[in-house]
Amino acid sequence: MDTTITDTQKPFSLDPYHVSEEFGFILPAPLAELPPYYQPWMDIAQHVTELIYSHMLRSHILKMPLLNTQLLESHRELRLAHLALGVMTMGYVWQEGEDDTVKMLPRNLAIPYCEVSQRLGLPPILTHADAILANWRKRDPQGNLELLVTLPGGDSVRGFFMVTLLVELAAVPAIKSIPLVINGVQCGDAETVTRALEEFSQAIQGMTDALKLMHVYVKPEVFYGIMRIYLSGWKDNSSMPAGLVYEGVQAEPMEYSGGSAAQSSLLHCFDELLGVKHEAMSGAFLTRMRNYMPPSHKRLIQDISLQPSLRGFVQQQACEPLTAAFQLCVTKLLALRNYHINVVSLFIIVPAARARQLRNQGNISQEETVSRAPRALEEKGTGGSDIMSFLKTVRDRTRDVFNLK
Ligand code: HEM
Repeated sequence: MDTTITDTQKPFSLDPYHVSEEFGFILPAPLAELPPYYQPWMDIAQHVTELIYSHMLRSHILKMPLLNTQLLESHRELRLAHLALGVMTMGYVWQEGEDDTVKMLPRNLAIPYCEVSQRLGLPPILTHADAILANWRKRDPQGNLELLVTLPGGDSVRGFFMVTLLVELAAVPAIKSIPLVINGVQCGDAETVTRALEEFSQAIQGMTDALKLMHVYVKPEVFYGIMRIYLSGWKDNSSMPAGLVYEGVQAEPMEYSGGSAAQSSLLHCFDELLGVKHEAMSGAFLTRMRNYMPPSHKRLIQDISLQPSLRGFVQQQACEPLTAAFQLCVTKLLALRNYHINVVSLFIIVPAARARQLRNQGNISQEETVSRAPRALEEKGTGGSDIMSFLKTVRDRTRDVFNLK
């Protein structure tokens, strides 16, 4: 067996993909302020929640000046601008709930938002890359974290964004072990691959442990009844069947899916590495979600998929510790997906059933928070998927990897 990387095969490295050694896909040290010229945006973005509650957000946005985006220079400035314009857009569309949405985003928001989106290669809607990866700062020298901008839902919205950030952070050792695995396979070095896969599986366990904090910091009825609508998009959403016109950009409406951790690059990378092959419909949804990621992260997923098969290598080596380490990775990924299904059940399926029950009883009072939830999203995820069948199919295809024969 050849144990060296040949001259033509450069070692695989994370360097070209804007992935940080310390933070993985999380944007390191996001900016909290834009240059002073953009203060009219930040003044609104930092008060979106209060302005939604007072029903004043739309009128503030309509009075906002149309700003030139050319003064935004660095990647970090663009990311903060995309986040700020994103929360304004979600608030503008959903301020009055699902029964009084808008058909058009006004030009003074739509034009700069589309320009910034184009420069970043992101869609003009709030994404996981905005709300989670670029929405944090250290509050104190002890390293406690806080959000830069928020949406309605109080402590639960903070908890939801922060716990998701902690899941991304827990995954960093797994991301770092990807080049070790790929290069080890290239060199036929079973021992290195085994060690890297052991690291990898431990990190997935860390992600599941972090996900468990969702129950501590997020109230299901607040998530379901208040927050979720502000993460929803205008594709596959019956309350905005025609999509949204971005005034001054194009006359035809555009359709975009809402924010979802299905847009996190983590599990996409893991699936490609471990050889999880998705079924056609769920695979198409997940592939579409890659268009909601920073382009360099999307490229990393694609490049992992082009590497020689790890699963094939494990089969071919028939080496007990390697096979065990590989199987453990699949076990841990399966456990993470199973746990996530429980979370979804608690945060969406159970409150949706309660909301339906109240409606059937003719009890449409706003006293129970779940009653305020939009009906259009009862069966759907914020990304627009048919939740449970989608998640279970994805889980079952993960299980298929066990079959090494
Ligand atoms: C209250 C917490 C959460 C809820 C209610 C939730 C809900 C959902 C829903 C409904 C979907 C289906 C796709 C869509 O239409 O959006 C989904 C997909 C997904 N979610 Fe979550 N999610 C939560 C937290 C998280 C966290 C913290 C992560 C980890 C970063 C995560 C990772 C994923 C992934 C990777 C998918 C795509 C399916 C897969 O690859 O297994 N979710 N989630």
